[in-house]
Amino acid sequence: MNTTHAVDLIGVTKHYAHGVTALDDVTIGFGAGTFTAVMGPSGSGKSTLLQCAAGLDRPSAGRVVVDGRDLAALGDRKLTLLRRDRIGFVFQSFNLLPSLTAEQNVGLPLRLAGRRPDRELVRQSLAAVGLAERAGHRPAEMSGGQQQRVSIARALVTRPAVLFADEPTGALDANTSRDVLRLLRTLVDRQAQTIVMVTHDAVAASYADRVVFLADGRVFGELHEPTAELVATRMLQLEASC
Ligand SMILES: Nc1ncnc2c1ncn2[C@@H]1O[C@H](COP(=O)(O)OP(=O)(O)OP(=O)(O)O)[C@@H](O)[C@H]1O
Repeated sequence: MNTTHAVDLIGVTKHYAHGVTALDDVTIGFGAGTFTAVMGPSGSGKSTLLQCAAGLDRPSAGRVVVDGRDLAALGDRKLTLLRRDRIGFVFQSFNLLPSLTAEQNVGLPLRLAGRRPDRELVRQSLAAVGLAERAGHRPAEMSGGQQQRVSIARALVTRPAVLFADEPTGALDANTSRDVLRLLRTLVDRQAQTIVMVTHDAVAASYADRVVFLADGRVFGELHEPTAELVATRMLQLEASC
């Protein structure tokens, strides 16, 4: 475990029913203030890694440490609180509540925590994703990219130690994806946000500082300062060897 890591997985194994081993003794750390992409063939364990790292699923063996806290040592209630306050998650689907405005959607995690949403904090979160002018708009009045940016603002409103993103650009066209990826990059560069993103897209991965490759539930190397070409080549090699 490294104290400059926002997240550490130590010997994490995850078995599912019917003899499936989704993660097989994975040890990996995610440095604070860095942007990591996780790639690998379909079924290699990427989403499982994210779910275990975010405390949404418990590993069968091994340890997960987030923001200095060992998740295994936390009971369900404390784990829920840690997830709510220190961990952000965005998915391919934006999961916004259609009847609420952008501002109300972003304030939701604070409301769920029993706090009155601090308007200034909510506005800062919307401004950080470039949507200060859209605070009063409902999801149906926004593009897919804007909706994803609202969901990122919502994930960041509690100032989490780490933002996990599972295919955040999977439902977006190439131009809109680029805007969202640039936003993620900016959050790392300007606010030292830690981001861990699962993606199938070599271009998306090239926005990260580092790409970690998974195959059959194991780590199969990594790339630093990746280019889309290098990532695509490594993925082809990985798929050919599987
Ligand atoms: N809830 C579950 N129950 C049983 N098996 C599961 C469950 N979730 C995932 N698996 C299996 O675990 C393995 C890893 O799945 P996971 O979704 O983590 O892979 P992935 O790399 O994210 O795949 P994809 O790129 O297709 O989304 C797969 O064999 C999958 O079928």
